[in-house]
Amino acid sequence: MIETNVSRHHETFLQVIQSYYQLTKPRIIPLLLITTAGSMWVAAKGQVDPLLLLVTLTGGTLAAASAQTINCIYDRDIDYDMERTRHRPMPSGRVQPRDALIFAIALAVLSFTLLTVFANLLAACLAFSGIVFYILIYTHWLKRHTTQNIVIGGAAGAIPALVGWAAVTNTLSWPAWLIFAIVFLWTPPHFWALALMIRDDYAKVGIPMLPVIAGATATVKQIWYYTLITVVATLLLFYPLHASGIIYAAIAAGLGGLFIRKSWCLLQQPEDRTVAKDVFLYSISYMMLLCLAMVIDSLPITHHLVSTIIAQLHLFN
Ligand code: HEM
Ligand SMILES: CC(C)=CCC/C(C)=C/CC/C(C)=C/COP(=O)(O)OP(=O)(O)O
Repeated sequence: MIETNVSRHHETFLQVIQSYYQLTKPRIIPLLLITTAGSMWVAAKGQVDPLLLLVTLTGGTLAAASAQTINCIYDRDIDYDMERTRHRPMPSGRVQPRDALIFAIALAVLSFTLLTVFANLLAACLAFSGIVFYILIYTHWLKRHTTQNIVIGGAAGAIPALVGWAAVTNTLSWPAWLIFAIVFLWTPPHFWALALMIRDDYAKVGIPMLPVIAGATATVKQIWYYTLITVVATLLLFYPLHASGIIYAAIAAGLGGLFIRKSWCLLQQPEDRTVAKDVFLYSISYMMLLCLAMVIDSLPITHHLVSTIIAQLHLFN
């Protein structure tokens, strides 16, 4: 039985809505959708059908919300013991597991139906596999058992990029897998920087996050390697894949340079939680701006501008 020191009861209907909303961990979903959108724009070469975009982002939101809700049910014991998570609706007793499960199943069914009917079966199956992977592989199997939990489990967070590509093309080609790989490789620096800041919480509940088991020095080394590989991976979209152009490549190089610099600072000061916080916060802006660069680069007007500039340069030569 989970004991709690916060109110177990909803006083208004709005509070009920708020609790179910919180179960979906809504602050993470926008970035997942941004990776989906970036992938869609590259796949559609800048011309995305607005209705397909709306349907895919809605289906992706419902799938991610379903996955997060089931994660909240499963992790309610450890969530109660950690300061950061103890006020969530499950550990505080405001939502019962059975009700949350019904909510999560409804979200998953809605997501699958919407994507199948208005996008395609491949996109629907990928989103559904994201839910299954996040729950079975990450939450159930890896999270409580290995320091590599978020490396392998990070694949769930990279699936929205595949959903976006599949929704547009009904297939998965090399650029789709590369965008998947970019999010996959970015996840360890993103998460381990945060885990360095809150490692005491994870230690308290026995979750084997890398900083808890291997220490700060080993963790920052891993963050450094993953940052380098992530930045290299982002450039492969320009060359040799030619899925994005020079504007994307320039922005990716600039953003990547800053990511590497911040990660280097952390490598020098493994115990400094302010530097870790800086890497964590930057990792979010980095992914957001990288996907924005994919979108801007793919737009026909950008192609037009780049061609005009190249033509002008030829005239001067
Ligand atoms: C296994 C993979 C991942 C793990 C374990 C992880 C873990 C976390 C945790 C614990 C937080 C703090 C949330 C809180 O304080 O409630 C966080 C924040 C965040 N994560 Fe991740 N994350 C992962 C992958 C991703 C992915 C793939 C994305 C999106 C592409 C993402 C986007 C975000 C964002 C935007 C925040 C900040 C939310 C805020 O404003 O508080 N994460 N992540
Ligand atoms: C297509 C599809 C449905 C994909 C699923 C993507 C998904 C839900 C990614 C979430 C990644 C994430 C924020 C993990 C944190 O889990 P945690 O349990 O370690 O975080 P916590 O400590 O805050 O509870």
